[in-house]
Amino acid sequence: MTEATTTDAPRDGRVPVTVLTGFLGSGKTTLLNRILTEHHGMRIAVIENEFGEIGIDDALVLDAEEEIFEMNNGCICCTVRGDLIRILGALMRRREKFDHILIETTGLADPAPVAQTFFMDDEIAAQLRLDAIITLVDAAHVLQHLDEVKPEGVENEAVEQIAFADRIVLNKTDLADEETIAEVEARVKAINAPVQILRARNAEVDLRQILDVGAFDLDRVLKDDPSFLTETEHQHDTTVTSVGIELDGEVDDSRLNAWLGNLLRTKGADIFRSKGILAIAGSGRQYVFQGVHMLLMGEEGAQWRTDEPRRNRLVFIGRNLDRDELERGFADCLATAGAAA
Ligand SMILES: Nc1nc2c(ncn2[C@@H]2O[C@H](COP(=O)(O)OP(=O)(O)OP(=O)(O)O)[C@@H](O)[C@H]2O)c(=O)[nH]1
Repeated sequence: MTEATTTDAPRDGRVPVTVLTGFLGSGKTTLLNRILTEHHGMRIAVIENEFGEIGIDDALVLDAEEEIFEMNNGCICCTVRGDLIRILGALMRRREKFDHILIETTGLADPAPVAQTFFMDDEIAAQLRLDAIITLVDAAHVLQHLDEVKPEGVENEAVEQIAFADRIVLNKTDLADEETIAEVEARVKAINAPVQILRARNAEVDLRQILDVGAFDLDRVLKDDPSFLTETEHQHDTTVTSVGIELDGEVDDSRLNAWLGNLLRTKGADIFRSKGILAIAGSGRQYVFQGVHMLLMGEEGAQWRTDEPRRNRLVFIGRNLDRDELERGFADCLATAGAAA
């Protein structure tokens, strides 16, 4: 357990805000759960933004007493910025209930517009202080995303997220060899030379290194990017999309394993991220699966309530997603599928 103690952060009465960013599947929710469950004495309000047609993260964030706000209807860095300002405003009316705000962005967000919010809106700037942008980096997968060639004018989110980081949590070091990890570190330094890199497994970092650290430095950002406060346009890579599936019924375990295993083996280069909460036939507990490219993990989740409909929710995020094929493939995994045939 980690006790957060006094740091160098300025004590000017404003509420510190941590922005948690990092590419799809890098470990943001894992770190968020760690922050929400460790005993650090801080009361933290969380704002969560998720990319994908169907929100899954609400069920993956552990029950905690903290206030959790979700923003699922767009990307925090563009369409829902107004929502972000409104939520922050609403939070500040309950100022006495928390000591710190944490914003988890989507894996495809550019952190710059989120950071801008704390300088461009006078009311927010008077009450809130951007403490640090923490970027999670997936040691096993980040290189392929850094190397992606994007069309002219379209930003590479993985690069932007590293460029704006005040701290890097180099996560999933168990999935990469030392040579790869050293290469990732060199690439990170080439993008953001002064950044401090914290190596981690399962986002296990000393929270004193990332919370209330007073690391965001507007002068440094303006030196690297003089138009930081005035830039309003940025272009997303619109070839990355999501397919959400919501279907009632119970899933046959072995059909599911065969289908998902084959899908990620054959399409895992294009399917950056997959996750879902499923009802497995014969089990009283939810089944949570998480995929990052070809790597797939599954575990039991919460107990289904007796009155709760057995509703499966899945989301796939990536390129060239074939909605019909995904919907049909999953429907065939239902225990009742093909029974009438
Ligand atoms: N092997 C390994 N798995 C990890 C590690 N950290 C997280 N994971 C797993 O990786 C998967 C994705 O982690 P999340 O914390 O959900 O990632 P995220 O960044 O919130 O994902 P998005 O919200 O989709 O962008 C989950 O199955 C985690 O349990 C790690 O250090 N090693």
